[in-house]
Amino acid sequence: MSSTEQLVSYASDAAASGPAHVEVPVAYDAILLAGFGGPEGQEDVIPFLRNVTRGRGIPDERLEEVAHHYRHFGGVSPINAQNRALKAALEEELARRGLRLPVYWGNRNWAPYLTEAVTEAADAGHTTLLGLATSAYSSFSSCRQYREDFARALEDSGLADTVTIDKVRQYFDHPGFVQPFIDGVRDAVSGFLADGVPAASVHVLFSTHSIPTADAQRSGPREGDPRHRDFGEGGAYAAQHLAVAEVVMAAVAAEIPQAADVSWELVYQSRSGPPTQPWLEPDVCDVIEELPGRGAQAVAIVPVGFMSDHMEVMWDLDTEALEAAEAAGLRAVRTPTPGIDPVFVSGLVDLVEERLNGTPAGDRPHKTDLGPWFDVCRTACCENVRAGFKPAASGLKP
Ligand SMILES: CC1=C(CCC(=O)O)c2cc3nc(cc4[nH]c(cc5[nH]c(cc1n2)c(C)c5CCC(=O)O)c(CCC(=O)O)c4C)C(CCC(=O)O)=C3C
Ligand SMILES: [Fe+2]
Repeated sequence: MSSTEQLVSYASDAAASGPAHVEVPVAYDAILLAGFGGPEGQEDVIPFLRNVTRGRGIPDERLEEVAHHYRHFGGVSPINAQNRALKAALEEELARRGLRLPVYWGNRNWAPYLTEAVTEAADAGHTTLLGLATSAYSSFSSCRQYREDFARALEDSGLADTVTIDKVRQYFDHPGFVQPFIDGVRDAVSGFLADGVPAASVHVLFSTHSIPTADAQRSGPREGDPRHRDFGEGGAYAAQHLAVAEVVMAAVAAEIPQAADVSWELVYQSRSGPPTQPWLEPDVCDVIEELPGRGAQAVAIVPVGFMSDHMEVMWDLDTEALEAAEAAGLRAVRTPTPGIDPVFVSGLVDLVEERLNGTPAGDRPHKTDLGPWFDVCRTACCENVRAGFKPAASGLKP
């Protein structure tokens, strides 16, 4: 099939069905930990940014601005070190459970690349890989782009006919992912209350990466797919974040009764793209500026869209948002990301085990009624509105 034909059939086969959850055991022989990647020195910064934005129409001004964030920290993003630590923690937890699956780590945008990781796995004799992306929600950038890069890595390494890559379900509402956020919000709120701030003057901002509004509306199963739902204006992407935030706030109120009076909202950060293109709003810093006028004295900033304290957290939240809070005269705390919290690591290994065992969907842990999300992405799931469909692994084939 030519690639044009393939694209046409990806795009047109909207109503395809097939199992959403794989409820039979599969003998995966290795795990593919898929990261975003980040620069590890000043000379890496520009080539890394070119990789990330390849063909995405990000203005040069924005690239220079983002380069400055990296330059400020010596050109080093902490993200690779964090993924090395996550790999080690996963290996330890797998060994503890007696699961003999090696973990190969590769990135989408910087070395070690996914192509190297799949080549290494194949050279060691592994052919049935289970992907674990460091990204919990549904959208082109947070799901499908990883799957397209899996397909590209197999193609580029000449392994497309011998190696398969499946991917664990999006785990935004898995208890192992949600619990570290509950712990962080509980600690922040109880700290503010202990300092004498009234609960009604505490505000919680759940922050995630902004994406183009058009991509958000196409996140999750596309319209026409039997599993599509009306997810609201921000699509499945925003709906998943809102549902997680509700779970977090309810869990905190169950532990600290006054927390029922704490207000909260979902905000966005790290917008790029031309100003003419609509992206999800409001921006975290714009909301922080408004908070004193709404009677807030303290703000907890929760990086609910992220896995670890990488640049989007270190710069956009710990630098810019905390400065905005200080300028607004607010007490402010940025709560932790899951990182290598043992509860999170254990949850990731639970996600691996449910695929090894073929656990029935009804027995899979999920904290929101959107889940448990699909193992097998639907045809044309998480469309990239600008660039259309490229072949992607871990989904329904046309
Ligand atoms: C949804 C989402 C996540 C969360 C899911 C996930 O984690 O995957 C995420 C994570 C990250 N984004 C990161 C870095 C960047 N993202 C960029 C650009 C973009 N991100 C987007 C979305 C997301 N991004 C989008 C729609 C763009 C526009 C261009 C495009 O569509 O590709 C750019 C280009 C410059 C700029 O415009 O900012 C950079 C440098 C880093 C690494 C940080 C480090 O190095 O420590 C991480 C973890
Ligand atoms: Fe990004």
